Amino acid sequence: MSDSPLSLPRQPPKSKPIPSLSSSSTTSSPSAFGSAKSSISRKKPAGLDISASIKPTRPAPGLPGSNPLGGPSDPLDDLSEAEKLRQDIERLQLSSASSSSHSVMDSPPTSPATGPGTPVPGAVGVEGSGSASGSLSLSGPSGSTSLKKKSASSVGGKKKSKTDKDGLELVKNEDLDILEDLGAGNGGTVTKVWNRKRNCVMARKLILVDAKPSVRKQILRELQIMNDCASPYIVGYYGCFPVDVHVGVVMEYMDAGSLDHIYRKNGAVPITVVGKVAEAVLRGLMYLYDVHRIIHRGLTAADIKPSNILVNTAGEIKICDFGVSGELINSIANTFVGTSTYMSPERIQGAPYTIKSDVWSLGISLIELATARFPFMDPPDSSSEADEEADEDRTEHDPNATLPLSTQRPKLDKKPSRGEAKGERRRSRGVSLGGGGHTMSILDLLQHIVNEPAPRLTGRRRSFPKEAELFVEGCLDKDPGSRKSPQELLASDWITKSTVTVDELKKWATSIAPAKAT
Ligand SMILES: Nc1ncnc2c1ncn2[C@@H]1O[C@H](COP(=O)(O)OP(=O)(O)OP(=O)(O)O)[C@@H](O)[C@H]1O
Repeated sequence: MSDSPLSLPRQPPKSKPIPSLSSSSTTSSPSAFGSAKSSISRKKPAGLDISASIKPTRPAPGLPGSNPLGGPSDPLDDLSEAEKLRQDIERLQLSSASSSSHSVMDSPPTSPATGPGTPVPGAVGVEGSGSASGSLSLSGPSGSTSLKKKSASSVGGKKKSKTDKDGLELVKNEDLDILEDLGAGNGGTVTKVWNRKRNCVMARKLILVDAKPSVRKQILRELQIMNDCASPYIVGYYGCFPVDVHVGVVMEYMDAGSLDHIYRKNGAVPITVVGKVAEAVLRGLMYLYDVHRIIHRGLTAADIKPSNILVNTAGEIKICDFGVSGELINSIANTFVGTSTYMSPERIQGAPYTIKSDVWSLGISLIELATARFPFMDPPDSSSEADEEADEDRTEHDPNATLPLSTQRPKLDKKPSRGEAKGERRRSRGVSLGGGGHTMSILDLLQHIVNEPAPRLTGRRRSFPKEAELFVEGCLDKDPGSRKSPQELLASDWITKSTVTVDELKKWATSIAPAKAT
């Protein structure tokens, strides 16, 4: 989300100050920003200049020793703690490998999207990065019987430690060949990798971890949750391994990418597809809350935003980065950054996290997808209005059109790569991220969210089905008490009357998926 087309008023909106929000709170208030991500990033949060108010404590992921914002820069400071984490992870491996089953609500489908040999997510143990002590098994639900089991213990009756509980050889970092960069977030980089042992594509996220004792336990708990998750609406996790001061998280590769990349490259997402996104996210949220009771474990819950909603050409829509990544990234520095632009008004004011907070974030995300722009916009007299129209022009297809859309794929003058799309976006918005012209204050945006009316699903040059508008309105009630619950939203007409089929979703996803590099 960090690259969301955030476009803020050039002048701070005239609004009442937020009582609980002060400059100092942006650096340390866990109540308001407990789930916020690190300020340390390879990329700047969109539209925000927080460099003046954030005091980072760790270097940028992937850039050891560099710290453009100042502050301590040695990532090896906590190496002994990282070693403890490694040992804890090893213990987790042993306990995971010895247990025979997990609580599973849904068996994950075998995804044809990632090519032949693709294992079912969540069924793979993972080993450390070459270190004898660095082995970790986060083997997933035992429902993944489609894979041929090959247990080391059954091969010659020798070692057991190289297989997970399903008898599958543990994934090791050295088995992974780097194929291509998929993107970089606030706390990590994601890479498409080829697993030589399993002959399949995976996605590997490397997250720099400041493994302080206070967060070590939390990290382990989260790894366990990742291990236990199995839902068609949650990106499958194959496991983790420690890599020096990083944690490598191996997950299911979603070949059509994240929805932020999709709309930036292709224009607004058809409203019919947006409806299916809403449904998938709500079902994923309910799974996380009902089955894993994330909230009761005191974890950061889901972090709903377009960059955390992934699509594959099997027509599946899944959420990722719930809890785990948020906490792992928080462990880099307990500071605040752009993810909070999707934050609900009550959370900004310090109220505790509830599933209704995620419903708000979903509403903001749906508007962004349906209109190809982040809903907090520049004032009408700003030059970015032209940019906005240009953005809308990128969508040549009718957003209300019925699927399939393959014949309506928008033509772009230039097809940017995933990374370029982000850069282009920033430039086209005319928003300085602290470098060129004006800078935006995060406080201005937060005040806007708290004090101004909630955005609505409207397009300057398009209309949306009434049911879709009502649905989004139900998500964006500023009062969490009257904001709709996931159950209510799932029962709404927009969801129940959707006629979009999986085949149609497949066709759409195939039409917008990046060309296969391999
Ligand atoms: N499993 C995956 N399959 C395919 N692409 C992925 C996968 N996971 C992540 N990506 C891509 O990598 C990008 C970076 O992901 P990452 O989670 O590091 O950051 P982000 O979600 O973009 O930002 P933030 O750190 O603010 O959450 C995503 O935007 C997405 O496009």
